Amino acid sequence: MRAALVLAGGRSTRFGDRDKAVADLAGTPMIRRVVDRVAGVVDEVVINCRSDQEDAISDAFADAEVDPAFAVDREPDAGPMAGIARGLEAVSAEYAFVVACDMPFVDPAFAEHLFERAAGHDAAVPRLDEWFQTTQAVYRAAPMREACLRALERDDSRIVAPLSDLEKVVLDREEIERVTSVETFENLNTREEFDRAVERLRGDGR
Ligand SMILES: Nc1nc2c(ncn2[C@@H]2O[C@H](COP(=O)(O)OP(=O)(O)OP(=O)(O)O)[C@@H](O)[C@H]2O)c(=O)[nH]1
Ligand SMILES: [Mg+2]
Repeated sequence: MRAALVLAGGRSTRFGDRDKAVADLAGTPMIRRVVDRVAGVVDEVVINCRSDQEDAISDAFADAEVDPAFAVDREPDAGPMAGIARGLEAVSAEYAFVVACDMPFVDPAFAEHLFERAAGHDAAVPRLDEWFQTTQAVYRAAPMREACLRALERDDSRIVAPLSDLEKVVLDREEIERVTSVETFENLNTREEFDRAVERLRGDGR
């Protein structure tokens, strides 16, 4: 069993006054595009967000084949790592592919590869250069959740904090580029980045 956990509990402050999760990306709410891309490689989909986002995000899936479960933050604004911990509570699969709602070019073949690489380990985490791509990685749900809770307990909310507790596989740039292109990690933070992505998607008829 495999899950996708989509992180959407952020405030989109660089984006502007709207929630980027449900912003219209070339005809599809961005989070719906992310879920549609990965749905084929997972058995369940969980979305982590704040309670005030749930209605609008649900609406984005009104006519969808997948019916995502919601894991709503008990305490908002505690950071993406706290969001992962919350989301993993609602995951029943052994492994979860964590992905941010603002990565609309996420490659399902790469998610599949991460699941394969994580098998028998606590995590498979890509690292292009010095930074771990923690918000597009596969984690074994139970140890990752426990590692997140331990980090939060010691007031360390950094997204990399749980990684040191995990027996993980790290994918380097060479391996990543064998399987996919770095476009999979592209995340849309500003309105300008978003508008450029819309043009690209329209240009390719995607
Ligand atoms: N649950 C939860 N998720 C968060 C939080 N902050 C960010 N996220 C999520 O983590 C992912 C990466 O965060 P960012 O790219 O910084 O998104 P953001 O925080 O909404 O945007 P900015 O306000 O511009 O930083 C996104 O999918 C966010 O939805 C938070 O405080 N709580
Ligand atoms: Mg942020």
